[in-house]
Amino acid sequence: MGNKPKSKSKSKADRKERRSAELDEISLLNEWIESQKPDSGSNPLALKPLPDNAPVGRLHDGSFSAYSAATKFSELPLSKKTMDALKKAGYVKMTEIQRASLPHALCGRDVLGAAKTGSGKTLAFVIPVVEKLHKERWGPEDGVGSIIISPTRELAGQLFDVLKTVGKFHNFSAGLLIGGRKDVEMEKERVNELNILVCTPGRLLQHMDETPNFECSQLQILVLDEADRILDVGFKKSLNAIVSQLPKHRQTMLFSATQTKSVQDLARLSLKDPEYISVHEKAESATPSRLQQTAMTVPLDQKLDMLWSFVKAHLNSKILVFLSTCKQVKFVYEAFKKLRPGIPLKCLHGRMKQERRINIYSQFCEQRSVLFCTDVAARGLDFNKAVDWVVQADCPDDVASYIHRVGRTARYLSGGRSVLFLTPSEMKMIDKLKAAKVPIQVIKPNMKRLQPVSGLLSSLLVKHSELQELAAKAFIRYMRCIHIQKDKDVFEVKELPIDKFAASMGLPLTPNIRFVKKLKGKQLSVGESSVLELETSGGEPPAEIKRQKAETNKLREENLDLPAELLSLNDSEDEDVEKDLLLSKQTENKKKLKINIHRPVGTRVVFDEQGNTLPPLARVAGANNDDDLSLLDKDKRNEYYKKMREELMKVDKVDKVLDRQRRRDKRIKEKVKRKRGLGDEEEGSDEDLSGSGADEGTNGRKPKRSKIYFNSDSDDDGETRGKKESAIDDSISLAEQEALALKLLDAMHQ
Ligand SMILES: Nc1ncnc2c1ncn2[C@@H]1O[C@H](COP(=O)(O)OP(=O)(O)OP(=O)(O)O)[C@@H](O)[C@H]1O
Repeated sequence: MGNKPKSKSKSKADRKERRSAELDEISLLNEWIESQKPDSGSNPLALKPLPDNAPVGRLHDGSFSAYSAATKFSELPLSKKTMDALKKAGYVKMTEIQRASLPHALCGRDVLGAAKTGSGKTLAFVIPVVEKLHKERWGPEDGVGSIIISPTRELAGQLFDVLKTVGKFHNFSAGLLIGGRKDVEMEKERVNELNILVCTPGRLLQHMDETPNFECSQLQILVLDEADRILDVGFKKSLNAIVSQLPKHRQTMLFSATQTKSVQDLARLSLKDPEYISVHEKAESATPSRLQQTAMTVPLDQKLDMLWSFVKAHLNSKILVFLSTCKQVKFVYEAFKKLRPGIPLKCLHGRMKQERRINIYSQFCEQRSVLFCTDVAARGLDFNKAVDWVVQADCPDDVASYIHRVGRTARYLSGGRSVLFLTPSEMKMIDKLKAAKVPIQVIKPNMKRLQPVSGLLSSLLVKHSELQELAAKAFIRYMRCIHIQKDKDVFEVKELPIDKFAASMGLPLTPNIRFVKKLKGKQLSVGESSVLELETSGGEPPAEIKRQKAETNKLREENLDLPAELLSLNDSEDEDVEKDLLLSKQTENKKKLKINIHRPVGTRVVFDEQGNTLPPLARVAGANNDDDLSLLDKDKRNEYYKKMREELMKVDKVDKVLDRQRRRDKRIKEKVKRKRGLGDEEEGSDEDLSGSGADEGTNGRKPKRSKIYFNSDSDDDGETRGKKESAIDDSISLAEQEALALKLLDAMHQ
């Protein structure tokens, strides 16, 4: 007790000493920064790097070292707290974008930074944010000093983590403000105490509109990560509303791998003589050099076969698969999960609850698995353990989108591979990519190794009625997505094999879609006039609204936090799909002979009353109900599926016996091989593949090696050849599965 006053005064003295040391440090840093400022417009990368062990900071003669030529963080005028945090996190040498932009940013200049994906842009803006507030001695009572805006919630979360790392020894308060969180009321109470906000535009605007006394008038730094995305049309209104509430006198930094140079955009942000820092502008490629990029032509109706084959061939990889809509992600994920490829599957899209999204994101960071996603995962995300493959199963909207998607692999110093599936009509994308310095190699897939999955999907859709609806919605959304794409050189609904595509998804009939019907009509009467014109003349919303709506749809797919007025534009999206589903029930009266060549091998071709060939399930539906459309009438459809399920159960019993026999034979074969000492390279039993969550290495055996069918796949080395051959067993089992599915279908037709 007696010591208490003493220790109190000691700690007070300590604090005073610390404060004075901090003030000394700040004044030294300011002096250093001011005296060695790089010239405006200069490129620090052009300077000769400081020699190793050169003195740093104040030199003997009272001058300061030239931090513009720094190559290590320790050579920069940074506070000890920041330096310690960087050291603790293992950051020593700077990347090019950090070397080029930090000297300008640290002396308070506006910066437009562009550098390839995975090149370390985050530290290039987080360090100046922390340093600026530190030098201003920002405290809780000063309110919001910095705002970092990200287009997606996941990316905002990741930026927040980097901020926590760099600010570890500082005393600022920081908050992550993103949509989808329930604790908005709690946020409202505390937001005014936060010094640094990491947020998505929608949530920030919500606080600006709804939170009493929300104040940004003292803002020192504004950062837009993925700036081109935030500045584009989808965010235009919200960003304008945000910027109008911020003080003009501030430092602004914009970063992206695909930077905007639009004067208009920059004017909106009131940038002052910004430093345009584009470290890779003269590089041979716009993408990381360690990234191997391939593309292949895949007819739309074989896309799922190809994707399935790819997944089956890379069971030991971490794969990110991009699809263009939430509905497709849901469908492909649910369907493939039921088919049990032998690797954990996950999905991520904007319609998922926030907690689930966070869980999936962190699981994918840790685990070898396949993540099916929309462009919600295209930008900025740095998945902890390297992603081996980025598969773009659907063509990206544009070159920028391509660059961001493939940028999820080959980050920092690691390598990675990507493959882009293009339908024959989308092949013009290759020229656009090449023109933008994307070194992509077009390869031919080995079609012999293609594992068809459409037959299996047909039978899945019979067994699981919810999948039928999902497939139909996915189909409709995909068509709409292509329809509203801006780039008509690449995306053209008219060029797509619509019926075959529907059949490839296992759909018994092609759902009718209003605009496709119109397009068909137009093809007959109007010729090649613009799609939007046609839509407008058909009494639909004018082109500008459609474009906005399209952009909003896209953002919703990415689950960006949109303000209410934008969301209202899009509220009808599900309704539209429902309407299209309803329309599917209406008969097309045109008596045109259409041969549906996409049918499982070995099934008879049967025509409906309009002369269309029908996939087997539709035919069964017709046979059962004397009406092709009965399949799309809800009650009749349920009744039909009930009947089919009963049929399936009967056939299943027979199949199970056959399957058990086959597995037993296989086990015996393996046992014999092992006994002969040849068993080492054998793949696991079918049980190893028995679930989408199946783990590798069970039974203490080596994990099953992937089967390679892509020419470019350098997994295909000598070492794996023996293992590849062992994977033939697997294709046999798939062929058998396919045969079983066909048998089922046949049984139903009888
Ligand atoms: N100086 C550095 N030393 C070591 N690792 C670094 C350094 N800078 C960044 N990294 C690491 O590099 C990876 C990519 O960094 P970051 O996410 O900032 O890239 P990016 O340029 O923002 O990519 P994208 O354009 O995709 O958003 C991260 O894992 C990060 O920790």
